[in-house]
Amino acid sequence: MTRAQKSDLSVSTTLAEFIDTQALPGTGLAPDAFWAGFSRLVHEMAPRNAALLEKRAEIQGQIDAWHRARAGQAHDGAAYRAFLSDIGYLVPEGPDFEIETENVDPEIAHVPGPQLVVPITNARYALNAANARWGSLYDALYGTDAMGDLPQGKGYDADRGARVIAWGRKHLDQVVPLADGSWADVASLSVTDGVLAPALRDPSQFAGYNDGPQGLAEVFLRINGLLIDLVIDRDHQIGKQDKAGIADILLESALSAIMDCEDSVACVDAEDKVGAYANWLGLMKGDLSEEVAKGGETFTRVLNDDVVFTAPDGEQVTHKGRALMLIRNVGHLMTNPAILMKDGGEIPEGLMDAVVTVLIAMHDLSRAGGNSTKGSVYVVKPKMHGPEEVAFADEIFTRVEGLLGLPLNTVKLGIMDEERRTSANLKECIRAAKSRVAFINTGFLDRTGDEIHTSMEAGPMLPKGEMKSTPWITSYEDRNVDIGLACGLRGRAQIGKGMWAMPDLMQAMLEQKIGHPKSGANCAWVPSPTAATLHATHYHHVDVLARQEELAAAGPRGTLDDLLTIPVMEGRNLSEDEVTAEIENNAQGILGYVVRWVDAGIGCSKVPDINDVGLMEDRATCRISSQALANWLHHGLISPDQVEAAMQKMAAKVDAQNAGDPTYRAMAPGFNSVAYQAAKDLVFAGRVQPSGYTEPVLHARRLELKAS
Ligand SMILES: CC(=O)SCCNC(=O)CCNC(=O)[C@H](O)C(C)(C)COP(=O)(O)OP(=O)(O)OC[C@H]1O[C@@H](n2cnc3c(N)ncnc32)[C@H](O)[C@@H]1OP(=O)(O)O
Ligand SMILES: O=CC(=O)O
Ligand SMILES: [Mg+2]
Repeated sequence: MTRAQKSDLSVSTTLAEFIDTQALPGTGLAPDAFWAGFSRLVHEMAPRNAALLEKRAEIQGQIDAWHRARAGQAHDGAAYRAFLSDIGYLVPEGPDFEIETENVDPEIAHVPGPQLVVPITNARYALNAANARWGSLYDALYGTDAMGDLPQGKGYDADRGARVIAWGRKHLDQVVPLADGSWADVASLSVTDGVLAPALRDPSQFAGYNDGPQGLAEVFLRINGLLIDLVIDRDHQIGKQDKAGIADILLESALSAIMDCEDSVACVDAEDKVGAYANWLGLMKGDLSEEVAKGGETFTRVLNDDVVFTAPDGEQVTHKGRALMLIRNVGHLMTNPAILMKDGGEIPEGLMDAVVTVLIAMHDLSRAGGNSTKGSVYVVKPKMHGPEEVAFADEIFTRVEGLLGLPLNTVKLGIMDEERRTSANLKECIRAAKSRVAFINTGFLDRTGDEIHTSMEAGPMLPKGEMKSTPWITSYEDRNVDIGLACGLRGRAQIGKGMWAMPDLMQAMLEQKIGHPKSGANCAWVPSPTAATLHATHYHHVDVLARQEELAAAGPRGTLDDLLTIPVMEGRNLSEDEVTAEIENNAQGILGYVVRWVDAGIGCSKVPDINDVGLMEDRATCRISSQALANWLHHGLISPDQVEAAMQKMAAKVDAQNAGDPTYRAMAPGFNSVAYQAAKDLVFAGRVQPSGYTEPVLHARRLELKAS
């Protein structure tokens, strides 16, 4: 890799050129001053970053020792909690307060809805995610198992189409009912003097319309702040068979989308980071495009325009055509060789992401319309451990704003509640960023990974599937909402819930994920645009802001003591079959994910589990699986030979699953590929990985493969 000296930073020429020729021009920043300021920021903040990581390790060492010293004794919850306070794992809780975040876009503050996550390195998917603000309900129902079964064969199945239409009409009856009768019986729609016929039970739900060459072309309805667009086209294949000429029902779907630089990508060096940053730049400038080959055709995918319609009062309304985009930076742990510091050490990657992604977002701030109408940049910060680390992130962004000449608190912060020390001290974490916090969020897979790792020495943990019904997780979910509401997030910030990790099981998602808005969450993560459209229907049914009011009035639920219970297997005996299934399932998930990460640089994959259900696997799910196996190995519940045998068996299975990919490198029968070694490292050295993270192993092995 060639490098350029930029102030006291030695920067890969790929990255330096990207910043000098693409990111900086148009921001008004002078390159020399930018690099000098960047260098100062990095050299001042990097040692503090390192100190925070040392503190993590020190605390973990103390917790490990505490459990080891009490091996075989009954757990004493009170003594444990006192110990956690003594070592600074638990910090004292201060007085009540409310957050002071200002200039927050409505998608965050006022309109509950789905939140899509997408690997930023995949331009095709990233464009799709931004455009997933609007999605076809008909397509989502027709093309998935949402109605109970999958479409059969090629070509349009009119019976299935009729079921889709009936589903759509029933939904309209439920969420935007007519004054009289059913949507199923509507024969025509019209707007006269700003009044919709047929009349709605609540006329204020009529948001507007558009006329086309053949008369009324679109009717916009609004429920709980979300728009529904009835597309009328009597020439369309569907519209011409529909009594009312309705060709589709478009739903406002992904209100926000997280462009992910973290756990769904594989970015290990300057080349990868520039790929990610370049896509973010295209999104922020609004000019990202990608050639897409699909169904035998090629087309250029670009960002959608705003949606324009006429309100009942005759005014023109311009409404967003794209999801509000947030950018997930990496956490405080990793470093990256893209930039070397004065002492030759790699830059903390989180500092680089903070500077470069906010620099790039300046292109959005400087143009009319665009992503944020409030002049804000939304950064999602993952994997922080406790208030001190949140305060550090807050300070990083204050420094970044200073460097870039942005008003203080331009950058809004999403605090991911996905490490145990953050859940346990959530109120103080929020206080530490009270003027920029724009979301707190639970349901995280990483959180289970940290649960296992933190209490690694306490004993063998429950199988993965049983974690969902443990007291700590219930408390984690409830406390997060309650603390968020008590800290005044309602109407100012998101209180979010986690990912639906089974992208093909849409009927199950429709049944279950309504639990998220019911729990008071004003957003929840979905893996795909289709899932966003289906999940949007839940926000039609549930008035989240009213639900938040009810929950706030009802007072706090989960306790800190519950949160701190440790999910060890006490009194739970597993059969040999259960143990084998658990090992094989974890091994398959790890191998299926890791082989694509290391060999192909793909950070998020759909990997079939042992029941052939495609699971979304990313670094967080991999952290759980590897920590689960590391924990059972450590406590002798399973043997290294047993794990190795299961991994070999599953490697062959994963090879077979990838047989259709001509670029795929098989792991069996040699079991000596870099990818296979990476999977083994994650399990056999899982216990000693910092916080049980997968990044150090994955990065090292991917760099090894790239170098070869
Ligand atoms: C624990 C955590 O950190 S969760 C956060 C990280 N997870 C994520 O970001 C999940 C992102 N999701 C994904 O990457 C994908 O949905 C996967 C890997 C799970 C499944 O991908 P695939 O098997 O390719 O999906 P599938 O074949 O069903 O659909 C592909 C189509 O859906 C689109 N799509 C799928 N997921 C997304 C997404 N997240 N955003 C935008 N578009 C998407 C693709 O663009 C593609 O459409 P196109 O052909 O028109 O371009
Ligand atoms: O970041 C998301 C998670 O589930 O972990
Ligand atoms: Mg995570």
